[in-house]
Amino acid sequence: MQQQRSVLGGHGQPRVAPRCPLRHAAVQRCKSVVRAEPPKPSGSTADEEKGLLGILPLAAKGQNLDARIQSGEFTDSGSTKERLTRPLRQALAKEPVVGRSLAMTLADLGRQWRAAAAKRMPEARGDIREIVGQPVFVPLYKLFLVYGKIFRLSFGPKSFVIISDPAYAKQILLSNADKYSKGLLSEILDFVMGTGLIPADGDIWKARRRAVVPALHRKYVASMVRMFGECTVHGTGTLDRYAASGEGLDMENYFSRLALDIIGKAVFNYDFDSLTHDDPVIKAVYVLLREAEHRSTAPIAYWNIPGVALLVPRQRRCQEALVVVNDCLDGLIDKCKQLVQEEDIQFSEEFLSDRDPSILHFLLASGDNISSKQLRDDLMTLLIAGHETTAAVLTWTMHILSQHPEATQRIREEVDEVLGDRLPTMEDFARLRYTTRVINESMRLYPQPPVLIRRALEDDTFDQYVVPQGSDIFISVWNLHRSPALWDEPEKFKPERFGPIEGPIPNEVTESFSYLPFGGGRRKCIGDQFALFEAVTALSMLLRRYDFTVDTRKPPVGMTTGATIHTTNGLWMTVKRRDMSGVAPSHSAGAQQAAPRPEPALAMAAAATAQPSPASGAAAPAEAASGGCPFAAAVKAMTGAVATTPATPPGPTAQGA
Ligand code: HEM
Repeated sequence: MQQQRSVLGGHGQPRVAPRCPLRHAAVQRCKSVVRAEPPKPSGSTADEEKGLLGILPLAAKGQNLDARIQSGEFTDSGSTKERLTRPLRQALAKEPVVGRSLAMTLADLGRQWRAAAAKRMPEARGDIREIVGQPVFVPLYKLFLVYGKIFRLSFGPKSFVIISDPAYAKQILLSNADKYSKGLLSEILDFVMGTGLIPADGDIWKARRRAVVPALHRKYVASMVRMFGECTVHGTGTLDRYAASGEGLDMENYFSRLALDIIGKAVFNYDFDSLTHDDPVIKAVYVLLREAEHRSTAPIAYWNIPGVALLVPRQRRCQEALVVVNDCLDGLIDKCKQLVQEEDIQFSEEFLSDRDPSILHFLLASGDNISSKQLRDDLMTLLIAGHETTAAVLTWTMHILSQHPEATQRIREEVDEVLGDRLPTMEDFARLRYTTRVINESMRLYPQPPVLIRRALEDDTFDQYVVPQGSDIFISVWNLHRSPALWDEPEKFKPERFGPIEGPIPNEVTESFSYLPFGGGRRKCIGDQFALFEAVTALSMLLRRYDFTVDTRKPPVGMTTGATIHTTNGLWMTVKRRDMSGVAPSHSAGAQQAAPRPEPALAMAAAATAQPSPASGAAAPAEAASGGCPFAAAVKAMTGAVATTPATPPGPTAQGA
């Protein structure tokens, strides 16, 4: 028990480049700026509202952004020269002949100054400490409501262009994608992803995308869907224990572990089994995830200073974690290479092995001739890209649903009808439409990641504004998804906003780049289908079986920034077995079971024992058939640290350090 505890615009709206009505506010004085408060998210808790909208506690300087916005400091003042000379011009105009002609010259100059000022991008200047300590997308949203769709944010010599417009986003991601690189992101992620797909640019990116995308073919995704269901069932053992004890559990931590188990199997056929235990590899993975987030929000790249890796404890831990994870990956790569040599299988387009259906196996079997370092970079990238994002989507969906019992009820009706108690298959997703819409809408309200990062490789023009080569750009997906100009009641949870439920699944194309849950253009997420199916599977199966209620003994939910949006203190919920007495036995229950699957009740009973079930791989021999990491196995053998390790929760709320 002890161990378990610790383990854990609407349609009809203008869609293309509408003029933001609030842009007008930028030329108003402070009164109108005060009115430009961001809308409140419906049903948000008092604390969350404070984090989102209220007076945000600002670091060190004791100033706050709201007060500065209200003072009119960020108000677009047009041409300063024109404003300063206006009284002189007015005085001269009263004088006969000479005075009047000078006034006319000044008026001409004023027109030129105004025209020049109109081409200058609006600029917000400040102290970086004013946005540190709060989710970065929150101040960006406030500034967007004042400045509109494009503005420059400057901190001393550093400056960023903030984009919050669908047409501009499309230009960067799609039409002019050649003119942009990942910039800062590559620098931040280099230590862990190297030249993996997310940070890579240019020829390396092209080659790796060409190699990796085919691995996520239809047959692969279909086989993964079954695994999603099995992992979800495996996790129900933990939920049952919490249901029995009445204790609250942190669902953010739970989803993080579920997603880690899933992505480990999907990418390199490795069973982390993090839902029931911690081990050195799992801990090391979390150290790296937290470090990547730390680097993406730290104001100075201090880790690049020579010697820091040895002196700063967190950097030392990061280096040690890298060794652990790299050794593990090298072991898995070697093992898979051996498998490829042994097997006598003809590689084909939809290559899928029963023994090891992982992406790693596909890449090796395809004869992709790459270095071990590149392969490791690819695997790490997929592990990170596919883990935190899905976990965050599930966490925030659950948070939203805790405030919308009517939506939970509708999901249950759909799941009872379509699935009953069985695991989903690919075909079911076409019928789990409402559940999918709930996830779509949750990704609008809480996009993961909330900001996309690019660097301009050459000058580019957005209407009258030139963004010079070398500019660092943030496309604020949060702003796009919550823009009052693009969405009807953007702060409200309305899964029906995407049109008839029989219609297409909303994406960047159907929503004209107002909606970018998976990015867009050539660097669009390669795991979008995988992730949607994973989220729908987990959500539908868990809601069918359990009642989740907010644990009021814990602090209310707040937001904090990482690569994705985390909660500040977890998403604490109590869980109860759902009362099924009023639910008609589903006609589809038990249908379409191609092969025997783990019976949920049995799987739960198995997992309910304090030790992990052999099926999980954790208590199985060191190198479990499911792909145990040889390095982890060695550590386990040396330390005996398997299920008995007291699990320090390395979950998303443990922010490292
Ligand atoms: C709900 C879950 C997920 C969300 C919200 C998500 C979101 C995104 C977004 C927004 C991007 C574009 C980033 C940019 O343009 O800068 C992206 C890229 C990427 N995603 Fe996902 N993702 C998810 C799941 C996954 C999964 C499961 C995988 C792998 C199995 C994956 C692999 C990738 C990769 C490799 C890229 C980089 C593609 C490239 O640059 O060519 N993602 N993801």
